[in-house]
Amino acid sequence: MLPELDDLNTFRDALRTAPGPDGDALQGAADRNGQLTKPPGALGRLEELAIWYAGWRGDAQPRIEAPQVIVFAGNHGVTAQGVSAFPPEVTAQMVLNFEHGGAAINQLAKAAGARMTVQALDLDRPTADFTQGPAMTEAELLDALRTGWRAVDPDADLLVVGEMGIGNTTPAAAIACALFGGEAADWTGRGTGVDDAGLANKTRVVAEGVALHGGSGDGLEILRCLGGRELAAMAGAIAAARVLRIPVILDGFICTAAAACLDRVAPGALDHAVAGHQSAEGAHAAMLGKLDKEPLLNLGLRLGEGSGGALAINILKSAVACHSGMATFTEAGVSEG
Ligand SMILES: O=C(O)c1ccc[n+]([C@@H]2O[C@H](COP(=O)([O-])O)[C@@H](O)[C@H]2O)c1
Ligand SMILES: Cc1cc2nc[nH]c2cc1C
Repeated sequence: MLPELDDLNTFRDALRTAPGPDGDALQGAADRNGQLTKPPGALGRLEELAIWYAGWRGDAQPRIEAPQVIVFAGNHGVTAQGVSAFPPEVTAQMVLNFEHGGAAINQLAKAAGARMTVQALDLDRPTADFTQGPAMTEAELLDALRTGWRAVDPDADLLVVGEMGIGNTTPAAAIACALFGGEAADWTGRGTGVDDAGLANKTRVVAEGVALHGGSGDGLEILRCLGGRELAAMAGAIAAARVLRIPVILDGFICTAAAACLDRVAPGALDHAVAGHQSAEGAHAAMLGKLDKEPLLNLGLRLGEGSGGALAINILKSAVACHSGMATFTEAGVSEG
């Protein structure tokens, strides 16, 4: 059961007291894995994934039947600084495209057998430009966290969260820099495709935001000051999934930055999440490294929308199908080595 999110401390407490995986299911799944008709370890990382999934679902022989994909959309005041190759109106235009089934994520979610929904967050009220002040008030952050928190279907058995938000690789880079240190240039990339001058300007913007707000060590304060509504909604959904013991597949650069704020609030808060892919946005690999997450795919995607996460649903489904559907040596009458 999900508690109501009355305030930010309720959210922090929910994350800090959320349950871990089920020890019996983990042990049962590991035992079953050892009896399946294959040489030990021959399914590589699929074996570890299936056992991880079984632990979080509390079932040594689980199935994936109800994956959910949620795309959150938000607009960013920092786009006034010329940080994106595209104009901010594209966010709302793409939301319509998602609703009409015309975006990449519609096709990828369908191919993965997942139910997909889109939630736009106050698109006509962009966040404040973080070089001038905090991107969001506490009330705005709480509202956005709640939108994500409530969007998770308690009956889902796997969650992918994605985003749409022109300009949002800038907040994502600023969050990474504030959380993990280093220079703004280490975390700033081309996003939708800014040119060299655009990249230099974007790096300056990230550096200014981190200089103004980066001092707080608190994950939610960094998310509030440097983030955006769709990032906060993704964080809220990932946290809700943790409480509901629904495993999560992370998407790209922006999704991972939002998730990283949760790990700062409660180390281990992302233990129920795997990295779906490594984005072509340059600093994604370093961010995944900081979170100790090995991506499942590396296909050069830099789309967002949950696309890399949705693609990885098929990998996880396949891992679980093998684990739960294969015969044991005894059942199949195959001689063990
Ligand atoms: O997921 C990623 O790794 C990713 C990398 C680069 C761009 N994006 C998408 O592109 C938009 C942000 O790019 P930008 O250049 O406007 O900051 C936003 O809608 C994201 O979904 C997404
Ligand atoms: C067209 C377009 C589609 C997107 N999907 C996610 N981010 C995007 C950015 C643009 C510009």
